Amino acid sequence: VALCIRALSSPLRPIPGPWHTHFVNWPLKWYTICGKRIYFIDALHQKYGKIVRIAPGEVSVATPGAYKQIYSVTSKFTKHEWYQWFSGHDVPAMFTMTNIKEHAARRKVFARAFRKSQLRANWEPQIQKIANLAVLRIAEALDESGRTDIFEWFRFMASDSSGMLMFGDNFHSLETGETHHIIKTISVYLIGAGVGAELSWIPFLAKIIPSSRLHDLFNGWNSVLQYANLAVENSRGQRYGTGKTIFGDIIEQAEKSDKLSDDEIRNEAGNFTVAGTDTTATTITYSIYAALLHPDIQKQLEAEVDTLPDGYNDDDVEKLPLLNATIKEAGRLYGAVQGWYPRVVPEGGAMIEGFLLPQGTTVGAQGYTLYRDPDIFPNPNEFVPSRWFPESSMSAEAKIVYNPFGPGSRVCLGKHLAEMETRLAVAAFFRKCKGAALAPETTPESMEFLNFFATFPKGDKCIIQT
Ligand code: HEM
Repeated sequence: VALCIRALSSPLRPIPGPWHTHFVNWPLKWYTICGKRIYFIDALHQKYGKIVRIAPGEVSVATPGAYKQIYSVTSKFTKHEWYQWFSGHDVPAMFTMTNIKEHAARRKVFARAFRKSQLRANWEPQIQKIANLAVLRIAEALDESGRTDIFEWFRFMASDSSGMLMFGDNFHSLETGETHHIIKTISVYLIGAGVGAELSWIPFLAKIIPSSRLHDLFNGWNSVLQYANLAVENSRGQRYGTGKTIFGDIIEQAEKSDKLSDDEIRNEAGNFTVAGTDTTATTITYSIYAALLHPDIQKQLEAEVDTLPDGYNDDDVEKLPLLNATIKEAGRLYGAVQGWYPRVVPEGGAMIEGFLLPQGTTVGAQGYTLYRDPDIFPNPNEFVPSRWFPESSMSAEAKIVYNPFGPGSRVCLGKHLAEMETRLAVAAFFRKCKGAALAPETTPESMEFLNFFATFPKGDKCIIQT
């Protein structure tokens, strides 16, 4: 009875959606836990239109106008508490902060070190070395056995570079061919965090049931923090002779404004590793996968990267039109984060697409649906890098919604880092692995997405062959 009264009196009742969304959020949670959330929400949009109720208090929108309203730099819509449930710990971090002022202050401390110019000045040679090593290992594996899994190599690459930047300790996975234990811990922990964010009683149960597996799933963050002591030591210069970290640059900035505690450095180092490792590997992998699906584009890319001068750098690569357009187009069709970024309607409510959403409603727009809207991207299911050439005028709507690194004031802090890694890795690949092809088992089905906030290939690999 209570459910019916709540359903009938809800101000969200007029919003189109399936009957169950008036009553329960289980279907949404089920698809979320199964890694199919983007598909579930997309199917609802195809059936019910551009604004759809996906659960009793949650609404998804799919128009550029609504997108702008929710996510613009000046928007008052705040990040949803989900980010804190997901992180599962109390130390505030930039990714999880919901308070606009608190976030702006933290962002200011970090912004400088992650600018493109700073990254180029301080880190470019090391990053390029790691990218080249990844491609060398791929080429060696192709020579030796005629086939290899590029997703695994690019995971090693992205984790080696996270290790170097965040902890001052290159994980050397590209050399050993082994996943570093902290990356393994993070992978397990992320599964638990995703489940825990949806079903908060499961981590609670895990606390009272003695099982080391459950412990790793739901308390793995403590091991990450322990390891992250290294980030603090290296950043504060206590281990001379070992690595500098990106936090060294940041602390200098922080001393002038809002000081960073050791806890905060530990936490951010862990968070940046979570945010930047698999996402970067996925982005590089799909960029190459998409090109290999189109041998004509592959050939043109191979010719284009041959025009790079000896000893080329990131700036040279950034000037290659097709390579950069290919990465952008792969970001549209296969981006590493295609789900929505949940936000909360601010005080006073908001009128969205003709419906009044009361304050506190959870709302968002997902890239997966917007990027496949033929009114925004003509022939949306076709892989057409040339749509990104400067001369082909992209519509204003497309410019609003295309944000593979997130929107507005919450745009990815690591965007320039990830872009640099992607450019350098993709360029090196097409220079060194000419004529590579997808292996027969690498199919559109095996490369379908599993979506747990970030997206990954369902088959967890991308095998290529000579
Ligand atoms: C290709 C790789 C990457 C992709 C696709 C990606 C994507 C995103 C997206 C979509 C968001 C916005 C999430 C939201 O608003 O809910 C975000 C935020 C963030 N990302 Fe990334 N990211 C990548 C790499 C990295 C790297 C390498 C780092 C390392 C520092 C990083 C750190 C962060 C942080 C700290 C935030 C939160 C920013 C804030 O709230 O101010 N990301 N990322």
